[in-house]
Amino acid sequence: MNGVFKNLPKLGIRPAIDGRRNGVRESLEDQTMGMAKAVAELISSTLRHATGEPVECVIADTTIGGVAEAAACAEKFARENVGVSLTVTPCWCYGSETMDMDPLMPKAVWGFNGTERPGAVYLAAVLAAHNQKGLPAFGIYGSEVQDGSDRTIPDDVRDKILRFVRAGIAVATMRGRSYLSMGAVSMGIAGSIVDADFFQRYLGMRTEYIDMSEFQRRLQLSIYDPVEYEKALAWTLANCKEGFDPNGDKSSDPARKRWEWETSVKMCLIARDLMVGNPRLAELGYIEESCGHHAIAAGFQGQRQWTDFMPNGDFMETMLNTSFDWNGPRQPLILATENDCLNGVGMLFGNLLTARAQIFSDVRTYWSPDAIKRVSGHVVEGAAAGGLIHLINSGATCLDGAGEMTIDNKPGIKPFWEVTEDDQRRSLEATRFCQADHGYFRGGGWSTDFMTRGGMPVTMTRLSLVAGVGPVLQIAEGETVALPERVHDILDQRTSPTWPTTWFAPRLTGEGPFKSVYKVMAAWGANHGAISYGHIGADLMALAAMLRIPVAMHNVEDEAIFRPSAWAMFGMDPEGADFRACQTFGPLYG
Ligand SMILES: C[C@H](O)[C@@H](O)[C@@H](O)C(=O)CO
Ligand SMILES: [Mn+2]
Repeated sequence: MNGVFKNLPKLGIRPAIDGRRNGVRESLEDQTMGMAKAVAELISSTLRHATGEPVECVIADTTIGGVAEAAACAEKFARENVGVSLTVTPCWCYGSETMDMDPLMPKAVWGFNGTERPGAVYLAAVLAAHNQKGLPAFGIYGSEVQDGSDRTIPDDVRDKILRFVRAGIAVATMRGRSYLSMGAVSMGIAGSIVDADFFQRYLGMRTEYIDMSEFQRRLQLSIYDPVEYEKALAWTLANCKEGFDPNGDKSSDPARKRWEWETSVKMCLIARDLMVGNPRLAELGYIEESCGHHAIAAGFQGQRQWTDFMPNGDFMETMLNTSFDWNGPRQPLILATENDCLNGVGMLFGNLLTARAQIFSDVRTYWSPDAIKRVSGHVVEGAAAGGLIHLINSGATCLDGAGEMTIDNKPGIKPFWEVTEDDQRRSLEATRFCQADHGYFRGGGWSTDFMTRGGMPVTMTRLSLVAGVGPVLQIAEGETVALPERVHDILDQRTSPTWPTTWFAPRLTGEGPFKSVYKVMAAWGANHGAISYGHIGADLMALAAMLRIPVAMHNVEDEAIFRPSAWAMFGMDPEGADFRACQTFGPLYG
């Protein structure tokens, strides 16, 4: 695998048991350990980290019947880098004596729904103990009674386990890594005010800051791998086709454009090396630079100081966010344009939950059906019947966002290890690299231009910081829409036609901001959104609850929502209860 971060967290499985020897405990050992093994098999065969490695499981050495065995299990988990804990049991056990007490570990308990032994009674008792002690845990309990001899994991239990583990692994993967701020605040965009306190207390992450002059230093002193640079440049010139130049008679001459390509490619190598290091730099005598900043996400300010005289960051941002490059398929890195770290966090959540490349966009225009008809004569229908949101941005959208990869005969974005040569070729062919608009970017550069294929299920998310509340998350599931080329061109020409477009139709529910597409756009918390392949709203909500980030707006169906049991104790209006629970428990890392 070409994953870029190591020392990945594991799932720890805790088989809890009734501690009474001389009959009861012995009769339950096999069934209890069997549940743990079944979960381990499910996870390792189903879930992968964003790096592509399967999620590994660690099972306690013995079943846990009391506090000594709980402590032995905790020691084993610490040794084995367990970051998420799942307790399983078919029977009654002693709640506060067997429970996992680690406050940082996302937790769940699966109580077997059989009636020979009271697994569900333990589940209720131990969840009560978690709630009483302020250690939120997710409760998992199948809806149908299983026979005591049944060793299968029912579908509803399976879905909950997978949702919990995906979100828990995302929490544990972020912890201890960093966000690298390359530059400072871009054009007064609040999301690019990189707030160390938020990253530290809510995500357990460090924030690293460098000046954009570090790019200049590395460019001027050639601090990058010259061999890879030649390979990357040749690949780029052969595969990245130039598109429309919006600068008319003010367009740059071919020599300048060639220099902008060269600089853009060098910037890709430099940004990647800054984020995750590169052993080749040590061989070249740059040992400090070879280490990188341990960054799981980063942002590039770009506008204005840099872009007022240098090529913009668009090509760099696009390529790092894409799941392939001149070296073939590889783990996408998360790089936010305009250093909008809050949108970067949305992308990071999406990437960790799906192991897929992410789309970064400006949330630019709401086009009502009437407005589309007025300017183009076209009548929208189907998913677009309520109108569309034009997602478009100069940088940071992955090439995967063209939707040229196919999943189940529909446009999709694949995990990088499934990306084929044909997928790469199609994505590149659907994309044109347009000379930057010099009105915005005096230093030029190369923007990515495509229109996302229609019918792709996507989820748009946004994290916002709100004074007096803290971070809140917004989630809108929906799908992409392909407008006829003529209609797209008419609408696109009014904006920045050299940038990539995703036409987004959020799924309307008739409730609150999801009464209309206009309301979704009007309620959006900032100028940007992070767009992930698939309908991942419920996973995002589970993740947000683990981090104690309330969800201010979503269109996820009730049945899919899965939060720690304590959330039910904060009242019957789910949104209000979420805010109260998050406030009461406070950020995961204090
Ligand atoms: C070129 C412009 O400055 C754009 O980059 C700007 O409208 C934004 O993207 C704001 O998010
Ligand atoms: Mn923007």
